[in-house]
Amino acid sequence: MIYTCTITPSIDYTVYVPEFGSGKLNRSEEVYYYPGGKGINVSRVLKRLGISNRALGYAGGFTGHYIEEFLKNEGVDADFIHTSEITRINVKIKSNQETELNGPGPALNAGQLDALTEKVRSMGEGDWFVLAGSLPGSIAPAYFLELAKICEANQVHFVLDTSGPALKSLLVAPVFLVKPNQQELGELFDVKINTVAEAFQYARKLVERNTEHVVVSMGGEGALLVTKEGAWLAKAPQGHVINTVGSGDSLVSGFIASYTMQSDPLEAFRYGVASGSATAFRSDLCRFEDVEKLLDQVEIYPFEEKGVTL
Ligand SMILES: Nc1ncnc2c1ncn2[C@@H]1O[C@H](COP(=O)(O)OP(=O)(O)O)[C@@H](O)[C@H]1O
Ligand SMILES: O=P(O)(O)OC[C@H]1O[C@](O)(COP(=O)(O)O)[C@@H](O)[C@@H]1O
Repeated sequence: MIYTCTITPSIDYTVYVPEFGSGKLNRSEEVYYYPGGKGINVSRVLKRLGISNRALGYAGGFTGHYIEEFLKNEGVDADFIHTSEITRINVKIKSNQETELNGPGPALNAGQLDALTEKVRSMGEGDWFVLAGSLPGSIAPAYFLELAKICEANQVHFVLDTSGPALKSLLVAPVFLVKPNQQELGELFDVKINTVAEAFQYARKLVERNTEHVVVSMGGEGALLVTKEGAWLAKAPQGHVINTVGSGDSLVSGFIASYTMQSDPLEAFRYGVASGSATAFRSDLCRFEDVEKLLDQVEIYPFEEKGVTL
């Protein structure tokens, strides 16, 4: 079973405005209320790709209730631990540029954290635990490291798509897949990454530590896969970009979906990039047909260190 875990879910209040002006009254004729948070997006896309999975995490208040109902209606299996705090609403403004405003995650007590630990303990060999989204600073990184160790002991594939100090401290554990974007990879090493060659150098450091597959996503430029066996670049398909929120999460879903079927990292990479782009070309997340249509357009070639500018 694949378990996703979103410590900090959200409703993504997505607003389309032809010309957004900051410091002004902007009126929108087109708004959406999508359930969000990285693990939830991974679960929704996996479901669309025909892969059964369960969404774990925390949800509370009327927003938490909305997310649970939405997932139920989509047939996504969810098993959230309830909080008294209201789950955040993240604002996504779609205009000539994309502007995002993400709220903080919940403050969790020891009982709520223990409840998640128990769920992770119940996972067994061959299961997947996808820890995705921001991890609140109020929770000690040691807590997440303990979850990673439980996964290691029980031979559960551990997938990480998070950022900040917790990501830094978690990358000492064995990780099956990590998917930083270019900026998140730079933050891990306190540097700014400007070239694919630099992305490759830092991704390789993660592989040397203990990560099997590092995928550095680079928006419309595509992505870089680095493993012990080598490095590959994927060019993203071209298309009309509507909403890139959830593209990174879709890349993770596509990678996992394909890997569970074929155990082939390059095919998983191709499927992941197609899924990421398919989401960028939609208002909501990608669908199976969208991904299949784009697959042939994902060009993959071995990466050679030539200092290509991003
Ligand atoms: N403008 C775009 N055009 C085509 N594909 C895109 C675009 N933006 C994102 N993608 C696809 O989605 C993937 C993840 O996007 P990215 O923005 O890097 O992730 P994140 O959302 O985590 O920052 C990319 O590797 C690419 O395949
Ligand atoms: O937990 P964070 O880092 O605040 O991110 C949450 C946001 O990320 C998303 O999951 C989208 O992530 P990506 O664009 O990286 O795929 C949104 O649904 C959500 O609002």
